[in-house]
Amino acid sequence: MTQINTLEQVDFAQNNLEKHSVNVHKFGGSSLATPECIERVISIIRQHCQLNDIIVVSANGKTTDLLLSLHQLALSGELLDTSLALLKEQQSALIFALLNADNASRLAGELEQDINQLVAWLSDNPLAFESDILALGEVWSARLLSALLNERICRSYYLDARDFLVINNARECRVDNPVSQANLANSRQGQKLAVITGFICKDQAGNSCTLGRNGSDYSATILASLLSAKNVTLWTDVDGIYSADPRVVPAARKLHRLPNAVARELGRLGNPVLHKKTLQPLTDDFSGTGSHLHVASSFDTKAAATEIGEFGQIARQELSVTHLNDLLLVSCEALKGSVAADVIAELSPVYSDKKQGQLVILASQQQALTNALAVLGAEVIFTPVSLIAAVGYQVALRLDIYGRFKRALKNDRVLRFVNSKQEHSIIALLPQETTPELLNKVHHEIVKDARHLGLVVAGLGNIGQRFLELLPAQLARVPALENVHLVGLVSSKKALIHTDGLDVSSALADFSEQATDYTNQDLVSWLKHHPYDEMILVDITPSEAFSFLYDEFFDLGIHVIGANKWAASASTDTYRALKNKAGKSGSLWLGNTTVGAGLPVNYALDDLIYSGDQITEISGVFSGTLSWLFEHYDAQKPFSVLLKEALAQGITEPDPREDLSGRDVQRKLLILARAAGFELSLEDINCQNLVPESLQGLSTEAFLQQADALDGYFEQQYRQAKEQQACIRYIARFSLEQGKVKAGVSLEVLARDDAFANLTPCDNIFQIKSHWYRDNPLIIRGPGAGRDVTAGGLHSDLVKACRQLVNKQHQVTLKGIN
Ligand SMILES: NC(=O)C1=CN([C@@H]2O[C@H](COP(=O)(O)OP(=O)(O)OC[C@H]3O[C@@H](n4cnc5c(N)ncnc54)[C@H](OP(=O)(O)O)[C@@H]3O)[C@@H](O)[C@H]2O)C=CC1
Ligand SMILES: N[C@@H](CC=O)C(=O)O
Repeated sequence: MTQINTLEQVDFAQNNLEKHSVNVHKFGGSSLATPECIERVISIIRQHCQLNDIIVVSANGKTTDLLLSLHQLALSGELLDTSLALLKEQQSALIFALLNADNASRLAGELEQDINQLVAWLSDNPLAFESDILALGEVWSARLLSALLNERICRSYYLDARDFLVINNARECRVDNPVSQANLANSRQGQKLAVITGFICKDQAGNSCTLGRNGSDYSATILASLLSAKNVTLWTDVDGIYSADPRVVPAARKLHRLPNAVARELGRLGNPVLHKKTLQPLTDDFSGTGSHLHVASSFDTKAAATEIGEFGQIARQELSVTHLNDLLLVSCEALKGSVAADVIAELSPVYSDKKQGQLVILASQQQALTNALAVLGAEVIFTPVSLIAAVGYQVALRLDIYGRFKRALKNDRVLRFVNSKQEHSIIALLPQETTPELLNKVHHEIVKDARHLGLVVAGLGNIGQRFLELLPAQLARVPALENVHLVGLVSSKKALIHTDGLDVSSALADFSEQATDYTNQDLVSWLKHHPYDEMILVDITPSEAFSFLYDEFFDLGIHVIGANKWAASASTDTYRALKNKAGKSGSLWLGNTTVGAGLPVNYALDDLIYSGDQITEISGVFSGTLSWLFEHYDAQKPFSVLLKEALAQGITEPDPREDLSGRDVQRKLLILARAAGFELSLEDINCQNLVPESLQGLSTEAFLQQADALDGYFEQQYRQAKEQQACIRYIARFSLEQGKVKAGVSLEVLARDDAFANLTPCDNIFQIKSHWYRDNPLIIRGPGAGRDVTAGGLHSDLVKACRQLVNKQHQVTLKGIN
């Protein structure tokens, strides 16, 4: 592993990005605006960077705006003193707030010299030195951050991009890749972290140039392309790309992964975070870097970022809506000819139609176009227009989306509908401004049901396999599961996880061929960065160890559907802590199948409690296995033979002693008592263990081999009961009497006509008494174990969860969009 040469220990345990490859991190102006912001940046670098990474910075806060206004003042011959003083004061404040005394005084000296130089440029020839003047902001920002890294984290140097980055001219900003790459290789210093100025570069004659609006993002992707970086992260003040501008559309949802082509289209059509040029270096046909771009928040590093790159089918389903006002529809006969090609190359219009001699351009490009067409003496008509667009992978080929887009606009005046050449957008040109109301309406129509839910299934045994066998048909027929994607399968030692989704029809076969060894930490760390709106984990393991992971799952906001009874019957403290954590992080925790398999007993109790009823008694037969055994047992066939038949039918626990010991029933009674609002633990429930001591410490295999040791005891119990015209059943009883809880599970002798004695083998019966069901109890009865009913019950929980999650709205927190 690459060793980072640290002055202070970097905490790699928290380091999220892939090691061994270069990563580029770009911090925008608002992320570097104040000492507190810069401290945050330092901690991001500590967690996410390695020595060979590249850090690209914008100017601190609004420094570039201030430099620009100084330049304007100088051009118009106005007084500069106040603005100069403010500029110096802001920079000095950052230097003295962050650096130690020696470094602060060194940087303050350098700042003084720069200000003197700035004054000279402003008074001599501000027009000629515009780019040099604007470049100062990035130089100061890089110099300060590098000095701070030297003090706090590791050896670092700052690099002025004008020392290596060469473009053809300031208008086109096309990078001279071979020259820039060679220059960069010469400028880099080994074993130090580089902080590089964004936004600036030089032309072939060596003059300073700037890369235009949001040029630092472009600098970052240029560097990624020059260095074939694995990832570029734009650390900014928003936590990703949304399906519409969330300041205007509150229902906008974060897009977790975006194909390059779609992201480029978004940048072209007005997305406030992605800019037209940003993706160009990574997506040009010849670039071949395969770098992925991440848009992450420097204010909330825990929020999942948006990742842009090449992905499979699921990411291609993302849809968004974007708009641009202040456009002009240009009509000119001259644009029908070869002139159009030149103009298109120069202005990259939003839309062009050579046949009709029409273009759509930004209003700010009007002068440039007028100049270009003036030489031809042709008449030009400019009509103000706006556009609204649905953007998504090959969306123009999707007739359903086209229909919805048109429907949303049916009451608005539309000049025409057009597709982008690559078919990744459908654009409506409007003769009026796009209003927030319209944007919300179109967004609702296009994006309303597009939340993507990931599904991981842990436990692929008896019940897990049946759950998966039912899954394809469920996904096909249940509307609430429309956007559910199976992304992971996990057994005790192996896992198969595909972020782009597994084929549900061959998932089990694929698992046996492709699954690889994993650790719980691998699973948690994948879940930490999953790209779905919501992630649901279905726990169909019998494992206590696996249930210990719930704590981390809930920390991550993962939803859990459990057939596994361990967590729900854990100690009172653990159970309460898990419930609290799930509640705080908004994680759903459903476990209807932990008691009565698919029978709706947990739901019924929940409903009574939420409706204000009070439960006083719960009793019945809670074990499918014990029900099946005692309903069948007539002392003809040995008890141990019947037990093995129950095991083969998939109704027992993986180790049938869980059933025979009464522990499984004890857990179920505890789960129901908790659902009924009582706080108790397993120790509060008396439990009669039916497994003789001699069989208790054995392995499951050894137990099954020696199971005939059970036979004598059960034959005796059966015959004694029969002599009294009675029968034996394993019964759970919970009651609240004068404020005192009584709870126990044991073998009871029941009259033959007792309600608990006449069940279909394997049936459970739950008798619930409450204030509302006092004299005539509520009875729930039916199969309480088995593959189909348990897998069915898990599917019912899944649908319930999805119905809640599909409409869940995330609170969008934005610091503002720069
Ligand atoms: N049978 C029934 O009618 C009902 C069962 N349940 C519950 O369903 C659960 C599953 O039962 P069943 O299918 O019979 O059990 P099985 O023993 O048939 O299958 C268990 C599965 O869980 C996996 N597993 C075990 N430990 C771990 C672990 N630590 N991490 C990840 N995976 C693990 C196993 O992997 P590997 O193959 O590698 O060992 C196996 O795939 C149990 O909790 C049970 O109580 C609930 C209601 C009814
Ligand atoms: N082994 C259990 C299965 C369901 O929880 C039972 O028999 O009830």
